[in-house]
Parts: sequence; structure tokens; C-alpha cells
Amino acid sequence: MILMKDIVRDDQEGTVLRDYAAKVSFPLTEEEQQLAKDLMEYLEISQDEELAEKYGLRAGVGLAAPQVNVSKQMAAVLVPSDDEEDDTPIFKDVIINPVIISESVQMGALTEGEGCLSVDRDIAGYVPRHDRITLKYQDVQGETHKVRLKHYPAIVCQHEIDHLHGVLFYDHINKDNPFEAPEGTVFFG
Ligand SMILES: O=C(O)C[C@@H](Cc1ccccc1)[C@H](O)SCc1ccccc1
Ligand code: NI
Repeated sequence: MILMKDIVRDDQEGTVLRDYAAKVSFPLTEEEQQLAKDLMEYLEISQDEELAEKYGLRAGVGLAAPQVNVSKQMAAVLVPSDDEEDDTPIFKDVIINPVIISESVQMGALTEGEGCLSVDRDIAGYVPRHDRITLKYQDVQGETHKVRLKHYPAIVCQHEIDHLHGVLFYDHINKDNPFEAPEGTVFFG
């Protein structure tokens, strides 16, 4: 299983965190299938308070392969339900070779800014992202999916896809005015 010690940090030398990750070919190798399972397992365990404490995991809703120093275009996303009546996750899949094929002009951002499992410090500021996206990706079976996402799931997937391109959330924060956001930005969270 993946532990915090396996997650590379932005202040570490010699990691792939800032590289543009390689596309994944199908069928997946045994190792790639195991990686996909391990990435999703991390999110599941990290979102269980007792287990997260037992294993010392920071909660996560996404985890990309470059964060465990594997430069491949693969990321697990697990956005939990926000409906007390129904615990079906809003979005749960391992997205492979993801491409954003369309995006809203309107931007969205988390009111509290963003964090990252690969960044051990709080960095204040708005991270403007597209509020709505159409995402195309392959799942572990190689099946192609096209999904439309908005608000929080869209933010999470853009955060994870950034990891596959060597981009970190604070790269998007306006250096002169961290709490500046484009006109019409939707804030939530
Ligand atoms: O480092 C990662 O990629 C995982 C991030 C993803 C993320 C951060 C901010 C905004 C969108 C996605 C972690 O999930 S950060 C910790 C976290 C945990 C639960 C809910 C929100 C953020
Ligand atoms: Ni991150």
C-alpha cells in the first residue's frame, strides 16, 4: 500500500514531479494494474478517518502517479458523495491518458484555495480553474470515457491532470495578488 513516505514532495531533488508524464499504452502491464489499484486504495483509506489515522495518511480526493515518482499519465480520483442520503461517490475512477476536450470560459475556484499531498506547506491564494470541463480518458481496461464535470469534481480532475503535466496548484496563484481571480469566477467549498 502507498504511505506518505512514498509520496514525493515539491522540495525534494531528483523526482519526476515537474516532468511531463508519458502516455500509457494498453493493455496495462501487471505493474501498471497494481499501481492503479494502489493509487485508488490510498484515497479510499485516506478518506476513512480511523484508517487514515492508523496509517498516518493525509486525506486525499486525488493522487497522480508522478506523486509516487512514476512518470505515467495515470491518476486516481475519488470525490466522495455530498449527499447524506446517498453515499455514491460523485466521481470515482482511475483516469489514464486524460485530455480535457472542452472547458468553460467561466472559471471556478475553492474559496479556501488548494492543498497538495506533494506540498507540505500551506500556500494561500485562489487557484482559478475552468468551472466546467469535458474530460476524455481511458480506464484500466482501456475503455474510453467522455464525462462532463462541473465545480468541485472539475477542480479535482484539473488538479490531477496538472500533476501529469508537471504543474502544481501554486503555479496558478497570481504572484502579485494571490486573491485575485478572473471576473465571473465561481467560488465554492
Ligand atoms: O495532491 C493531490 O493531488 C491531492 C489533493 C487534490 C486536490 C487538492 C485541492 C483541490 C482539489 C484537489 C488532495 O486531495 S488535497 C487534500 C484534500 C483532501 C480532501 C478534500 C480536499 C483536499
Ligand atoms: Ni496535488
